[in-house]
Amino acid sequence: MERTLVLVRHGQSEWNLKNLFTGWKDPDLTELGIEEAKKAGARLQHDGYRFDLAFTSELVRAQHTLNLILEELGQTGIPIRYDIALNERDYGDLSGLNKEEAAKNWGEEQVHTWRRSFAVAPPGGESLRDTLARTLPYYVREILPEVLSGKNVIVTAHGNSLRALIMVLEGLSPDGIVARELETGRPMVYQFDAVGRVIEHKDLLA
Ligand SMILES: O=C(O)[C@@H](CO)OP(=O)(O)O
Repeated sequence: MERTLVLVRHGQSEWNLKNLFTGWKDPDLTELGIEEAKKAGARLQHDGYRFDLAFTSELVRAQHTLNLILEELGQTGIPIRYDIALNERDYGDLSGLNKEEAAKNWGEEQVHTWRRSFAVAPPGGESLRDTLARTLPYYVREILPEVLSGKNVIVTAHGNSLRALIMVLEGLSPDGIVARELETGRPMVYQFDAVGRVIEHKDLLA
C-alpha cells in the first residue's frame, strides 16, 4: 500500500472529560485518552499499516497520541513534523468555559453554530473556515507532496483542524460538514491516486 494518509483525532483530553472548550489550550490525555490512542495504534498494527512520516500539531494531546500510536506500531523512529497549522481551531473567548454553561448563557443554537458551522466564528476565535485557511495550505505544501511521492503518512491532530481538512478530502459542503463529528482515537484512512485525488476512504473501528 502506498499513498495512504491516516488522520487521527487525539484521544480524550482532560478538558474533553471536563466538557470545557479547549482550542489552543494545552491539556494532556486522560487515562481513557491514553487507552484510545493505544487502541488506535494496535488496530493500525493489526491491519498492517506502516508509516514513513508523521505530522502533528504543537499541542501535547495530539503529540502524545502520536507517540502512543507509534509505540504500538514499533515505529517511534520515523520523522515527525510539528506545526501550529495543525492546531485545534482557536476558540477565542470561549476557551476554558464549560460547554453546557455556555449553552445556558448564549442559547443552545448559538453555541451549536459556533461549534459546528463553517463560517461563524466564536467571539475572538476562529471559524472552521478560518481554520481551513491555515490547515489547507499546510496540507497542500507539506503533507500532500509526501503522499504523492508514494509515502504513507499519519497525522494526529484535532476535531476541528481535521474536520476542516476532511471537507476538502471528502468534498463536503459548508452544510455537509455541520453534522460531521470525529470520534477521539478513531483512525480515518484515505487512499490517493497519482495526482492527489482521494480514491477510497474508510474509518477504522477501534
Ligand atoms: O473544545 C474544543 O477545542 C473542541 C474539541 O474538543 O470542541 P468542539 O466539541 O466544539 O469541537
